[in-house]
Amino acid sequence: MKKVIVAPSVLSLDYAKVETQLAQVVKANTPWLHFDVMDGHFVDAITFGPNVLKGFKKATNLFMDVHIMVDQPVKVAKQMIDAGADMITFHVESLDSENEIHQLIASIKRQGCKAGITARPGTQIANILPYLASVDLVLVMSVEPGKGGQSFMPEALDKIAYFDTYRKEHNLNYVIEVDGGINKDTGELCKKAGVDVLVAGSYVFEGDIEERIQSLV
Ligand SMILES: O=C(CO)[C@H](O)[C@H](O)COP(=O)(O)O
Repeated sequence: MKKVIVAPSVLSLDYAKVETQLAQVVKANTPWLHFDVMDGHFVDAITFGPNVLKGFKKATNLFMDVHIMVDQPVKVAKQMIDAGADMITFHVESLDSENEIHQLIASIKRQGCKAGITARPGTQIANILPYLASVDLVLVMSVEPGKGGQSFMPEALDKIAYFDTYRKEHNLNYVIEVDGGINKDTGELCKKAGVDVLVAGSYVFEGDIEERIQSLV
């Protein structure tokens, strides 16, 4: 079976044990860490902002994979890049026009960061296609964005397979990431469908962190 990158989502980390839990993530040798930035508008929940990312950046040299679920992606992307983000993934629904989306992708890259695009599960794939030639990553949401611990939506598998076929047919090299309800079983299904990066929150942090990460690779 194909090897994938596991990006543990710090949304599910126990902040009373942040040092020990982060040490276990590092020990598992996973190269990425995933941040879900929620603003209380685009989604109901409010999570964290640049200062928290800065703290993690000081503590580890993992690749900081930042998914922004916010109404003001241009402003927040800059704040998170200044704080050390290596990848910013934003929602097609968070801007009004194709032109604005293209501009934000270009601006993220100009700031020395990689750019990813995503959409809510109910948004048509057609709305993402115009950006696939410009982005470094496409994120398939396998739950409704906004909180951890939800069940995997199986329709995400067809989307992963679609983006995998599309990149081969168009000679593109974006990475395919999936986020939401990932555990050993759903992770295997996503690998078979062609995914490259598995984001996992509750599965990783509600067990033996090192073992759980290893079980997904
Ligand atoms: O983006 C998210 C929610 O918007 C989370 O990263 C995602 O849900 C991961 O959590 P879990 O693995 O517990 O489903």
